Amino acid sequence: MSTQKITPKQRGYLIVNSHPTGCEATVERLWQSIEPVDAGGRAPVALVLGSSAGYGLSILLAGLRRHGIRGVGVSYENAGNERRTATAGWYRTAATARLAADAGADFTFVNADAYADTTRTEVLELLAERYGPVDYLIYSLASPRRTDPATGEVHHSVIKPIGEAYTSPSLVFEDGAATVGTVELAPADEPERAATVQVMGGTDWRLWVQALTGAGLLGQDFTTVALSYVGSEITAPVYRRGTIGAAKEHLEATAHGLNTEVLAGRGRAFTVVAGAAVTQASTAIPSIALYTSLLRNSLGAQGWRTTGDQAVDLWEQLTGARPLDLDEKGRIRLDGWELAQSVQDRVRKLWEDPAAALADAPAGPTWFHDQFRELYGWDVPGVDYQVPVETSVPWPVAVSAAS
Ligand SMILES: NC(=O)c1ccc[n+]([C@@H]2O[C@H](COP(=O)([O-])OP(=O)(O)OC[C@H]3O[C@@H](n4cnc5c(N)ncnc54)[C@H](O)[C@@H]3O)[C@@H](O)[C@H]2O)c1
Repeated sequence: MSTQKITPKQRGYLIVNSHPTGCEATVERLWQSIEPVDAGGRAPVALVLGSSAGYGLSILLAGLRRHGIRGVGVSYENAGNERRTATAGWYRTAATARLAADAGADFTFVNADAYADTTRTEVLELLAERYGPVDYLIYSLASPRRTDPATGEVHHSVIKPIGEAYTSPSLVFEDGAATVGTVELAPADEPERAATVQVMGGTDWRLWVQALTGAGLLGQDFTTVALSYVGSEITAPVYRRGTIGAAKEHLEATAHGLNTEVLAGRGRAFTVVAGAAVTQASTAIPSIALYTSLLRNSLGAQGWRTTGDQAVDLWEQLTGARPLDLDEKGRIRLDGWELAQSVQDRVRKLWEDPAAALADAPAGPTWFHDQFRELYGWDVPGVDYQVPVETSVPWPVAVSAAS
């Protein structure tokens, strides 16, 4: 146990420590931003993979607040020790569990490697014993590596272009000030492309759906979604036409395979194309920070759709409250606000001279930097960082009427 005053330890796009109260405050704010509705009726069972951050966390919170879901959230976080704080996702999960319990929801949080067969077994047993068949499986994992459960091989994803090298302006922060630098990426070789598909493609999603099917744990109207991204032509060389894009193609093809081969009429599988968001996963992608800052400048706070807004939108579509917004490839689209022609035209204009764009309007990069720091619980409005804080926080145990 250690109660202490802590200060951020940041190196570029990496912050190695997290603030428990700050992380809690970000979850609380996200929760408050989601307008509650009285769901009524039976509480659907949801399994959320990647529940401690980004889209997975937002979808979980929106499901709790608006649709009375119960079920299981899985993430892979670190408790910390005498010298290190826990990871931000650990603290966010503790905060999420409190909100779920206060809302009367029976939710269990599992901290384990979602790619491991042992985790699948543990989660399936938990579902069978406590919750029953799953109505919604949300697949929102983002990881730099995956251990193949069949072979034990560790695959490492890379963020690289395919075919030719890519040089792009990028956003550099030095002592909090934003400048424009350059990022040069050599093209991926075939093993790197294949490894990225192994990590971020649909192989593991399929294993989860097969496991639920095999265990007889598909709800009557079973629906599964996996998060995808298309993004702008501006970032396409490093994203959609790069290694990560190859993985997303695989994920999208997996949806088709799940529908035709695994579910075969016993449920629905979709990929969901969400818009740009500042998350731990996205800040690792070169040039995305600059693009997102300019996108923010183009849209302003009013036009920006948060992960919470999009999560609400997704649930409306999944529950049939409004029709599915499917594209020609059968993907659910939540990213119309980002890819609207007028928005992209404005970003492209700014991208022609990004240094001038930042000088003219520093609000975008400042916003990006704040969002980035908040991912780790830093600089969150209303949090007093002078107050010593307990950094050792227990992982939540399920507390509900069912326990
Ligand atoms: N961030 C964006 O701009 C954006 C846009 C559209 C789509 N997406 C997609 O959304 C999905 C989620 O991305 P994000 O940006 O929300 O990521 P994130 O980094 O915010 O969250 C990733 C989550 O995965 C969990 N996780 C990672 N490895 C794990 C493992 N081995 N076992 C269990 N849990 C593990 C983490 O604990 C965390 O909960 C990805 O498919 C991503 O491509 C992201």
